[in-house]
Amino acid sequence: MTNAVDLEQLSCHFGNVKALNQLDLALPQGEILGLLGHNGAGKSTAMKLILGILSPSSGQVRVFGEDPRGPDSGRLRFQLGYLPENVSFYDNLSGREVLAYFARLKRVSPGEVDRLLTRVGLDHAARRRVRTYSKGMRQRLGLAQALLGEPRLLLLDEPTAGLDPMATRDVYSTIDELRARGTAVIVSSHVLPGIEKHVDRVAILGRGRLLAEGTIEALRSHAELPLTIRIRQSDWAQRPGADLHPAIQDVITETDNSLAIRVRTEDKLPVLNKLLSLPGLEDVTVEPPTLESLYAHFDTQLNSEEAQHA
Ligand SMILES: Nc1ncnc2c1ncn2[C@@H]1O[C@H](COP(=O)(O)OP(=O)(O)OP(=O)(O)O)[C@@H](O)[C@H]1O
Repeated sequence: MTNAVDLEQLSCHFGNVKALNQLDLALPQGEILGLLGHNGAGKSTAMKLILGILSPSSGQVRVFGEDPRGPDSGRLRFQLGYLPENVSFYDNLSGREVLAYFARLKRVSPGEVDRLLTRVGLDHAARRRVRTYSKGMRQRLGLAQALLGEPRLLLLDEPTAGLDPMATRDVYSTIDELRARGTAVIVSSHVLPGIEKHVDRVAILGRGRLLAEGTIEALRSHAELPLTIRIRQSDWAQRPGADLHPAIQDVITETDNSLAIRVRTEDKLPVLNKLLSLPGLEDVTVEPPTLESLYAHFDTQLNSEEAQHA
């Protein structure tokens, strides 16, 4: 089956700024990809190249096997949905009017407008002017606009930026529904927590370059980052130190009665066994390396590679 997206050696430069630098990336149909990276890493530029809004400086973009700026791009465009980073609408129109307007542009049946407003939880405010909408309501309207016409590929640029936890959860549950329907999705974020359960793979960008790509599990094991065991103990008569077990890499005091201990994943069980015998133990939690620590790891790796080549 043709991939939803194929990027080959894709570069996009704005004057001296290399917004994207020789990016290779493939997205099979029906897969959810998290596009992660710091501000200015090149996430929005990659999306605009996929949409055909920008033209590459070099390299190739294929969307369902076609050039998004080629002669058939008009037809291709109807299969794509896009939620831009800073969504803005005609403030004097109601949410329903805005969506009906986009439905006409996308040649989507007007019947879909009300269905989508309900789906994103905006039916109660459908007749209110967009000017009165909160940030979360605007984002929901943006999502409804992106979902018009049941796109085969959806590009969501920072869809949870500025949203409260409930609204964020709703965005991710929409992504879960899309996955169940076989829609390919690229969702960008620089806010890493929360995204991991909802994506099949992540691609980490840094200064326009692909730092790492794969399942979060694969990236974790490649980076060989330690996991953190947190313990709370009422009785510090035997306060554990690094000498408790040879596999302990680090012990950090967090509060008067809690410690964070770092160990390699494969040393987890022997260290846990040792910890469980401590007197006064009240609680133990085990936390795998976070996406933030992965990001920092691959970014540092790129920095040191660049320093070597400088
Ligand atoms: N039209 C443009 N003209 C000049 N420079 C641009 C343009 N668009 C993007 N850039 C630059 O390209 C780089 C990548 O920007 P891009 O918006 O793709 O990053 P991003 O990862 O989406 O960042 P953010 O998380 O802040 O949205 C940045 O240095 C940005 O300033």
